[in-house]
Amino acid sequence: MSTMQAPDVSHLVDLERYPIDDLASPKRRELIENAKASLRESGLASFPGFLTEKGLATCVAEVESLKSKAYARDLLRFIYPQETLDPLLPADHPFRKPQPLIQRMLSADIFDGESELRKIYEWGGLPPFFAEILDQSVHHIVDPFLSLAVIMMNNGQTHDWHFDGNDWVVTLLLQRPESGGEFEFVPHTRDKANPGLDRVEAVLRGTSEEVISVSQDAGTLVLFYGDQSLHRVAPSNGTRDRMVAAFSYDNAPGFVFNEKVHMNASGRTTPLYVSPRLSAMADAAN
Ligand SMILES: O=C(O)CCC(=O)C(=O)O
Ligand SMILES: [Fe+2]
Repeated sequence: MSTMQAPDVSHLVDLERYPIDDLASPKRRELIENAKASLRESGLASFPGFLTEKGLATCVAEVESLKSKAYARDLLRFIYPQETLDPLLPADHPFRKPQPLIQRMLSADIFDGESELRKIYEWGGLPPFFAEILDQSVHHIVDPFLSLAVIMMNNGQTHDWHFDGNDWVVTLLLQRPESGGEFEFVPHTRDKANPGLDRVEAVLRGTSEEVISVSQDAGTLVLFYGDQSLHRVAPSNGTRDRMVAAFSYDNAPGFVFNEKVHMNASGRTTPLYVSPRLSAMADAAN
């Protein structure tokens, strides 16, 4: 069945630099070992030049053509649920200050069967590559809204300090804004044994020396542990959008978020487009 054939991404991804679908390639092995070391050290692994110049231009043009369909979010969110905090914590403590999340998002259902970004997400090369780097099983999620998404920010929009709900996530930067929009990250902020509250407080007070600003050119793929490392996207300035694609995975096949999450992220619960390839994966998992 043609819909089940693995998409071809050779016109988009720099497969010479990243031969990650060639399981026997020594270069692939080296990429995996380097990424493992980088994740151990900083909780983040980056793959610059993942897209070819032409691939990047193709993806940016695609996002530009879909931009008007984005769902805008302008929220204030707390890093920690307020009811979990010590009631004696003063009202002006940084943990009591909500963090803005202001962005526009194109959810997966906006990318139809012809979409180039969808080809990259649905390509079979990435999950086994991440699985080896992370030492766990990795599957595409089959969520019609959040398997892949493109997030856009300009004119001061920001996704301020937060931890993610997912253990790890993959981003692919497509375009930088005129200025700002840096991805800032605090390696290994917390783990199961230590919630790292002092480190988070220092970041919020602007006194931390642990914040790294990830230098990222357009076309760079980044894999990071977003649940254990506090991070943010600094305000993106100017009219040109910062554009980043986010790819989600799970350690079991068939994962779908609930309707509340869909509504929150996309403003709807009925998808505009459902991928036959991801649907077939969902059927196979059930
Ligand atoms: O845009 C990025 O580079 C990271 C986005 C992020 O942290 C998120 O969407 O949770
Ligand atoms: Fe995040």
